[in-house]
Amino acid sequence: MTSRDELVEHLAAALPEWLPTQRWFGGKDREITAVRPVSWTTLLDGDPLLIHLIVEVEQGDRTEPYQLLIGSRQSQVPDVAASASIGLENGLTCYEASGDADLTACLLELIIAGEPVDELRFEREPDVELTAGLRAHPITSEQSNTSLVYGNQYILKLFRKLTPGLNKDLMLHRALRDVDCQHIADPLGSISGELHGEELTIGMLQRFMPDAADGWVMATTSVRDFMADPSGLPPEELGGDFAGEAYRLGKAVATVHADLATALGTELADSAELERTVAAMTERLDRVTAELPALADHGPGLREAFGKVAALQDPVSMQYVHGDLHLGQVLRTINGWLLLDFEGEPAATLAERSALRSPLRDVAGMLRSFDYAAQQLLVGQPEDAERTARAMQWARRNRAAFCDGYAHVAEHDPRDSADLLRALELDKAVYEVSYEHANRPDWLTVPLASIDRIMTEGE
Ligand SMILES: Nc1ncnc2c1ncn2[C@@H]1O[C@H](COP(=O)(O)OP(=O)(O)O)[C@@H](O)[C@H]1O
Ligand SMILES: O=P(O)(O)O[C@H]1O[C@H](CO)[C@@H](O[C@H]2O[C@H](CO)[C@@H](O)[C@H](O)[C@H]2O)[C@H](O)[C@H]1O
Repeated sequence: MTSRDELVEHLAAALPEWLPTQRWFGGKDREITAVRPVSWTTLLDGDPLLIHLIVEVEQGDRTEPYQLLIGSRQSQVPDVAASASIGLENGLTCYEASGDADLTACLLELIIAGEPVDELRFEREPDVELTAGLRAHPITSEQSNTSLVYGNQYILKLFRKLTPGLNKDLMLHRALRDVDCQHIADPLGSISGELHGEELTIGMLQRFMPDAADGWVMATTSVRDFMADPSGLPPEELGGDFAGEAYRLGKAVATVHADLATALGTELADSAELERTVAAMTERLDRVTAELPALADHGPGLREAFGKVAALQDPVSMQYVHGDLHLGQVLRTINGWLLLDFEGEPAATLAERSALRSPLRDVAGMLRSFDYAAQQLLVGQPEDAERTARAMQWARRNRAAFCDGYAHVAEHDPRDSADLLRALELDKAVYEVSYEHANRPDWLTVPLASIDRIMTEGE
């Protein structure tokens, strides 16, 4: 029988080829130079075997930790083991086990029991009662982590790329729960551990909303209906119009910002802070341009747009924000919109994610997302000016409706802060260029086309 150490050794050799095949792997922009297992915990022993594994992925001068659930079986190998196979070790199937319900059931049981396993801590939030004995299936939506749904009641997000230190997603969910925010799914439990002596959040359990619709799916369905309509009627006269939802979503985002301000306070940005914001935007631009020279042509224009932030005259309020808000991070439930995933940008450092920001950063993220929703149908298609114009018509309408809804609650219209909003949108688009390059190279044209359009046409 293969020992656990042999299995771990096998994984270190097999993972450099396997990791880039996974949607959640955020390092597709560079070759993997080594994969080092740094922590492994046996969650189920025998046949089947379940190991929680943390590996450090080295890519030249960049090293990042990722977590994996490794299953291994001698008998009764399920179908999922074939599709998630990471090779064979001494005739034993070795596979990524998040799709194996027999194995993942133990994660919920451990949270309910609240007992540690070696270095891993499984905990319930205070006063939370959970139903035992539920089996899980992974969700299949477009995401950077892996989420398991237990019996349509709970969802456990396993953070793939791990960030040592306080987990912003968990921290902000707890803060919002404490002020009774109506636009989040309540946090119910967590899994945490340690890496090189630092606290590490590995998973977060939340209430699952079984009847909820994903904002990205709703918006892209609306775009598709609009683009496919042969009548050429304006969006408000078509059945699948999204503008009412975009308006309500704007209200929900403004309410969450107000709740975060109540829970954790606000600060006014001084001139040094505004200078730092410009410096951070410019550094990001330089970093991304070094990887993707296609951005270089717009360098001077982008720098000028970022520079305007340092000269802002009106006070800029700063607070905790979502940090990576887009249509895939919002759910429409029967009671309204929920915001998910307060982790911030997956590639950002902990310090960047935890910093106070202008709430307009989230507004800018959502405005970018309306643009994405409109443009994703054009990816890989031959140039067609009419189709592009129609897509932009949809985006403009929904961006405006979102801002109207936001302004209704915030009593401040984001469009009145035009220089800041434009800089934040462009900064987000630069981030997206690097995100797509590392994660979904086929989509790179979307943010590149947006930057082109904003810089040349001003919108
Ligand atoms: N509480 C929930 N109820 C229902 N679906 C959810 C819930 N939380 C997340 N989801 C679904 O999971 C997807 C990914 O969740 P998210 O937290 O954004 O993960 P990631 O960080 O990997 O992007 C969402 O787009 C949504 O479809
Ligand atoms: O959801 P995550 O926190 O993992 O965010 C990352 O992945 C997103 C894609 O899944 C990415 O969002 C970009 O693509 C979206 C469409 O898939 C689009 O709606 C967003 O506007 C666009 O930024 C996000 O940037 C990235 O951090």
